[in-house]
Amino acid sequence: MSMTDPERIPVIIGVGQVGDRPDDPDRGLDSLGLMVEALKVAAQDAGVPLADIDSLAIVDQISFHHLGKLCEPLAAAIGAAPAINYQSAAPHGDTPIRLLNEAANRIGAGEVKLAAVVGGEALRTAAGRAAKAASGEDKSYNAVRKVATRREPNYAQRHGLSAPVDIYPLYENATRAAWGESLEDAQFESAEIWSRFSEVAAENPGAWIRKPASPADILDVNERNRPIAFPYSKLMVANSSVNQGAGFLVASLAEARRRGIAEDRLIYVGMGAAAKEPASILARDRYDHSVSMETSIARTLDLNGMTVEDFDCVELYSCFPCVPKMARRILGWPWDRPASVFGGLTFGGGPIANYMSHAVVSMVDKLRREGRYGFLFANGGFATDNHCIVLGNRPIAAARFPQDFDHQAEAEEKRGPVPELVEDYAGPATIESYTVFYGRDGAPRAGVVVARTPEGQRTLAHVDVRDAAMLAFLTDGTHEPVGTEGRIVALDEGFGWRRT
Ligand SMILES: CC(=O)SCCNC(=O)CCNC(=O)[C@H](O)C(C)(C)COP(=O)(O)OP(=O)(O)OC[C@H]1O[C@@H](n2cnc3c(N)ncnc32)[C@H](O)[C@@H]1OP(=O)(O)O
Repeated sequence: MSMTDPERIPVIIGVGQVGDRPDDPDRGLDSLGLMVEALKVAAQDAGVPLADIDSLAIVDQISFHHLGKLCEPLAAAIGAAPAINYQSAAPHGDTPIRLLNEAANRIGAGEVKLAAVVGGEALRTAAGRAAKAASGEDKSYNAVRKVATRREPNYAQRHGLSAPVDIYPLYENATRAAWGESLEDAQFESAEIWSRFSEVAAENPGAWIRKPASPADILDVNERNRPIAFPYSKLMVANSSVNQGAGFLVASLAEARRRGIAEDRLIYVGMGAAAKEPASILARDRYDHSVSMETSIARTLDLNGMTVEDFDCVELYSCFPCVPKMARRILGWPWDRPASVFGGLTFGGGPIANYMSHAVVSMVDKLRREGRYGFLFANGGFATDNHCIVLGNRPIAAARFPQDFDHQAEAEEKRGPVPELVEDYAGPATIESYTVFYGRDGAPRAGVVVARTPEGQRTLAHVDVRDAAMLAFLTDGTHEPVGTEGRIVALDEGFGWRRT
């Protein structure tokens, strides 16, 4: 099989994204409705009927979880009967890129000619309906936290580490210390990157918040930018109050030509590479670096025969600042160039697992207008899943499909030793990372320290929020808490952290 056989070369031919802002949540679209609308826009963009798709891949969603598997209802709603029709097993942030890579593989194998990938989340509508059902007083409904706490709490969850907003700060605080930065410098970098996201979003009709925010707006903690988990405030975290859907159509180059799609609207798919961290955050080797992120990014560059210089634009996943900050260092992308084509998860929007579909849509739009190649880095779970891929508005010479995108073995080779976990430890310990959680009123409600014993084992300890001196030590930036020593003491309510 020749790799120049146009029957086997995958190209994106159509993209669509939609947002829904109903006055009354009862009149809003659900996740399925958003997917239908996004696919209709993509089909119109490509000029092909949806009835013709022979593959449909759906990003799992959480906001209307009770709808279950959407394969049949979605196919029926768009009038298609694709031979391949599946939904991802879980709603992880890397899913759209995985589904794109799988579509490219099927086209490369000659199994399909026209594939659709789509996702949608009506988080805002779901929360609005829940609040209405609870007489409008209850603003606490949070689908993200609900999913994270469905089961009996485990050791990490008993220490407050449940939802992504609780956990990613462990990476932020650990990377700051590892990179030898002050709190002020680390926050400044986050704010600069986020401010650029807001500017990209302001220009992007598909983005949710289209008002630019300055670095100062992002850094200033106030009523509208309440603290969430140290050192992140609301304007530094994924926005889960959105209703958005996005999808795209991938075809073989030959099929695109048969359908008369203009060459300058075709976006070529390059090679992708995936690797992941252990699912349990406490079973990771470290929080200041991710070998799976490194593997996914480095392997994608290698496989495409490209360096950072080849990219005119990038999408570095941005649920929380630590993620694009780690990724840009691996890739070599400067902090003062936009790290997103969509607008980031705060301003562009953050529909759980489908963010990267919006990034694909926005990158296709951009590459149709300008530049040559774009690099997409997707992150999922709790900095768990990584999947990168390249897109280009011209053929990508090194691209070969089908390809095995799983590079887990390489990540495992690079992984350092994983510390043993001890659950009931009292005695001297050193801070490996930490965070402080805040309530809706902006007051701290709990804190957690991930600590290492003198033998190198890992353990957790609670921080007493009544201990003002300890809270100041963890949050005022005058000393770096990571790496400092303390003592864990057994208390009635669990194991607590004490400064020595
Ligand atoms: C791999 C991954 O992607 S992991 C990431 C998964 N996603 C997440 O974890 C989502 C994290 N974010 C959240 O849980 C929520 O956005 C929170 C808790 C931070 C804030 O949500 P709420 O409690 O609803 O916000 P709050 O009540 O303080 O304010 C509501 C207002 O702020 C807006 N808003 C909510 N979150 C954000 C945000 N992160 N950024 C900007 N605006 C926001 C809402 O749209 C609403 O504005 P409106 O009144 O104009 O409609």
